[in-house]
Parts: sequence; C-alpha cells; structure tokens
Amino acid sequence: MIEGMRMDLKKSRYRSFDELYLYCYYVAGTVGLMSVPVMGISPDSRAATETVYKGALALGLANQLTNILRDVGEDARRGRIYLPQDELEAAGLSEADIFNGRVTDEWRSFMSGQITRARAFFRQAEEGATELNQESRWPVWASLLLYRQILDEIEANDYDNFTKRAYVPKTKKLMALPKAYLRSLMPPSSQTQSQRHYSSLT
Ligand SMILES: CC(C)=CCC/C(C)=C/CC/C(C)=C/CC/C(C)=C/COP(=O)(O)OP(=O)(O)O
Repeated sequence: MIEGMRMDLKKSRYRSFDELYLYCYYVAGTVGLMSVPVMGISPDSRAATETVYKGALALGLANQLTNILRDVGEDARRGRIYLPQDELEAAGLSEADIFNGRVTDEWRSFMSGQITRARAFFRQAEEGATELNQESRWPVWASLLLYRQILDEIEANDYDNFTKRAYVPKTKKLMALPKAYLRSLMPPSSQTQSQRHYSSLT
C-alpha cells in the first residue's frame, strides 16, 4: 500500500492496463485483502479461501477503477491521467483530448469499455462477499452496490466525466440499503468448487 502512495508521487501516466492494475492493487487491492482476516469468513462457507481473497481484491480494484473513471476531469486539471495510454491511443484519443475535455463518440466508446471492465471486477467481488461472516456481509454489499452505481451515473451523464461529477442521489443510496440487506441474507455456498464441478457433470 505504501508502495502505491510512493508510485502516485512519482507517476502521473500509465502506459497500459497492466501498469494501472499494479497501482490499483497497491492502493486499494491491498485494503481489500487486509479486510478478509478482520471480517472473517463464514464458518458455513464451503468456498475455497482463494475465492474470498480474489473477491476482496476485486472489490478494491473495482472501487479504485470507479474512482478513477469518476474523477477524470478533476485529475486532468491537476495534470494527471490515470487511464491506460495504449487503450486511449487505440481508441483514437490523445492527451490533449482529455485536457480539452470534449465528449466525443470516441470518448463514449472508450469509457464504455472501461466501465465494462470495472463491472467485471464488481461481479467477481460478489462471489467473495457472500462467503464473509454474517456481520460483515451487509456493509460490504452496501458499499459494493453503492460504489457500482457511480458507473451507472457516469453513463447517465452521457460519459461527461470532465465537467460533471457522477453522483448517486440520496434516494438511490437509501434504496441500495435494503437491497444490500437482502443480498447479505444469501447463505454462503454450501458446496466446495470441486463438489460444484462434480454435480454439474452428473
Ligand atoms: C468482497 C470481500 C470478500 C471483502 C471486502 C473487502 C473490501 C472491504 C474491499 C474494499 C477495499 C477498499 C475500501 C478500497 C479502497 C477504495 C477506494 C477507491 C477508495 C477511494 O479513496 P480516495 O481516493 O481517498 O477517494 P476520494 O477520491 O473519494 O477521496
């Protein structure tokens, strides 16, 4: 985590998603991983421990990527671009496009790809969240559902994350709480991965 903070002091560009992944891993993935032994895995869980840690890491990454996508304009005004340069280039976008902050079709399509990737990490996080101790499941589900909604708001703003800050309205936030509560009641998986694999074959 400290390494991530150091990285942020030295670096203001990321050549590829691999480089960005490493940064997100350091500053947020590690927080997720450290939370697992604090929150604890449900005694009823039959899932592989790896599934829980992978989920926790994924939630850290998903949150950080979402944060980055929400703050593109704000970061650019401080001279920083936390987006993979090779992917920007492939989408026909330059740094100047980001500093000028024009929402073009190229930008919309680039952003839509970035949002899809962040959602894939949220999906992976869901698998881990179900396996946590009962007491931790509601807050974790709430944070997952609330943060993931920021991505919906970026879409609702027609991908203008230069001049608009994607913001989840209070009513939507409140509505997420009972949804999170219901999800938190979902019991942990009662089968191990190999049992699941076996029963899918029979
Ligand atoms: C899912 C399972 C199995 C466990 C849960 C594991 C957890 C708690 C994961 C979440 C980890 C986490 C809180 C990562 C940090 C996320 C993040 C983007 C923080 C934003 O920090 P700032 O950059 O300070 O935010 P602002 O830009 O809003 O100030």
